[in-house]
Amino acid sequence: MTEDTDVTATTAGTDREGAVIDLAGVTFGYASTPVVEDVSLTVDPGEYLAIVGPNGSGKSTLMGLIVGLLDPDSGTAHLFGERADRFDDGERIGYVAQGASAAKEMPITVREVVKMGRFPHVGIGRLSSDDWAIVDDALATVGMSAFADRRITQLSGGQRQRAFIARALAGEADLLVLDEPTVGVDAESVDAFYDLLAALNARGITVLLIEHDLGAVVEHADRVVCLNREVYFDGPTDEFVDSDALARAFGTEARFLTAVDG
Ligand SMILES: Nc1ncnc2c1ncn2[C@@H]1O[C@H](COP(=O)(O)OP(=O)(O)OP(=O)(O)O)[C@@H](O)[C@H]1O
Repeated sequence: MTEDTDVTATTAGTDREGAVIDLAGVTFGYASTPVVEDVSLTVDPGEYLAIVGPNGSGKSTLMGLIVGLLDPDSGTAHLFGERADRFDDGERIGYVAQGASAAKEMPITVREVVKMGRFPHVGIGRLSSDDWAIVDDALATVGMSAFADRRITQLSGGQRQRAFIARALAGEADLLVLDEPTVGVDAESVDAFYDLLAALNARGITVLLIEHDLGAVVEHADRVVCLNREVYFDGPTDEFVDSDALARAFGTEARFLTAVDG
């Protein structure tokens, strides 16, 4: 293998046992046709990685494979060194689904949602004062203390995302997995949201993001995986901007609007 030309060069030579995520040759299809094909991906602790690709390119499916909600047809998926589908250390992962829409049905307060983050540690209903301190600290970290007693159904999209991130923080997650977290969130809140993710990443939390806004990816993520069924690019964000992967994966009309040199 020639490391200079290998698109996975950023991950080559890593100790897979220490990896947060390790996919090797993963292929998956809902019917006979694969929607994710031969994807290999290793993510190390503390990385800030974005997965980009056109609509229907398999991004959410790949997330499902990463967090063990889906099983590969072939290849292997590991989380923190364990098979993803058998992974039972759920509190290590904070998964924020697209639009966090599940929250819309929940008639409970923000603090109660965040409290759930402690359940894997302490069991239902048995929070100590130390656990409550962790809950309140998580709320403060995401700037949601003032909304603690508000019903989750009465929040804006951006506030709801913050509440779900606070739940992951209360669970002391090592990995945050976010599927298009800023869909339906206003521009100002989007900036604040990315500031929050950067602060959490600076604390050592691994961030894995599916993001349709390529400008946001270029500005915030350190590493990009460009997917269209297969991996078209995997490497540092600045190399992605200079590569032709975007055009190849999205079609020739695709280009960066926010990263064009003036
Ligand atoms: N549950 C399902 N059953 C059958 N086909 C599915 C299912 N979920 C997704 N697909 C198909 O798999 C392909 C990949 O879908 P996926 O949602 O992973 O793409 P995506 O890149 O996340 O798309 P988007 O950017 O539009 O959210 C699409 O062709 C989609 O129609």
